[in-house]
Amino acid sequence: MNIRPIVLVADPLSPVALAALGSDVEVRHCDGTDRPALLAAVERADALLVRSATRVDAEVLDAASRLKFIGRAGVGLDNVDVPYATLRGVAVVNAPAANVVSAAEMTCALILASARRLLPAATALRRGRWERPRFTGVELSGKTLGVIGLGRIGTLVAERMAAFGMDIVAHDPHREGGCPDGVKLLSLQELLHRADVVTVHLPKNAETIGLIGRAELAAMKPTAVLVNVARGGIVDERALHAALVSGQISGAALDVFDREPCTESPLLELDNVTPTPHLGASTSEAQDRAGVTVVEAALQALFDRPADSLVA
Ligand SMILES: NC(=O)C1=CN([C@@H]2O[C@H](COP(=O)(O)OP(=O)(O)OC[C@H]3O[C@@H](n4cnc5c(N)ncnc54)[C@H](O)[C@@H]3O)[C@@H](O)[C@H]2O)C=CC1
Ligand SMILES: O=C(O)CCC(=O)C(=O)O
Repeated sequence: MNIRPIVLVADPLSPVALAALGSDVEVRHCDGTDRPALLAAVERADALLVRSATRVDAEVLDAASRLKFIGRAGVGLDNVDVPYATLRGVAVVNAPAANVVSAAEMTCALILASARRLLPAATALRRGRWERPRFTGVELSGKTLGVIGLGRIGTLVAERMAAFGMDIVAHDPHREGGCPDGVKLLSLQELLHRADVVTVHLPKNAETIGLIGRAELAAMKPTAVLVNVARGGIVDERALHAALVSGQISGAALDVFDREPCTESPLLELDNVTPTPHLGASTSEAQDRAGVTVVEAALQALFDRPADSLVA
């Protein structure tokens, strides 16, 4: 009998990615946020494919005695215990370039939506209120965008918002090589003092958790808006709520939350917050690219064959 390796898909992947898995493997699905279901299903898996919702920690890795490969169909690896996986001899592969354009476009959409107060204006209109003076916005042209984390996504956001006439400043002490034309690198404090819009594009790790807290929010302009399309927890949510309620800053746009799914939070009740349910990478193009990237890598790891010969 020909036993095919088992690929466990624990978060929704694009149909194109699922088709690319082909017939050399047995594909199984489970809901990675259902812990008992995940622990049971991973026991027989040779490869595990996830997005950001499934937490792959030591408990999952200990339950996965056959596992050789974890594919993270996206950028952030904060939901995977990479050091422990490495210790267990499990390869971890992400798709670092697959969704960055989508995440950058989402960030720009949130910046524009915040500047023109699109969400509260649309909500009021749906409730039958035509309130033009209440929703006077601000122009972005001539204002300053502060990018915290000038990596792939931060750079794409900087390029796009420069086309709207924004001056770009950035903070990134780990950046190697030069800075894109027209972008000025500043200390975090200087950036916070200067920026009209602050946008966060950092990985979530021990250094960045809580990086934007009470003191940092207090350093921002009262007219400034904070955008986070990176990870919840990098911005202290309690401190942000207090800053928004007291008028210390003017608004926030949040695609990510400390605990996800986040359907109850005092932040969701504020008129000056534009919240989205972690949609930065949720485009068909990004999902196809991210899914196919990890499927190709999984097939290569399982069969030790060049990926090109395996994926249609
Ligand atoms: N909302 C969403 O759907 C998505 C969210 N993301 C998140 O965005 C994050 C950033 O993605 P990329 O730009 O592709 O990563 P990247 O690795 O290209 O860039 C991150 C940048 O942050 C800088 N950095 C690290 N620590 C820093 C610190 N303490 N202060 C200032 N800068 C620091 C690094 O030097 C690097 O230039 C990902 O780690 C992921 O968590 C990514 C894709 C989609
Ligand atoms: O849709 C997803 O998987 C989340 C994308 C994301 O946050 C990431 O790639 O880091």
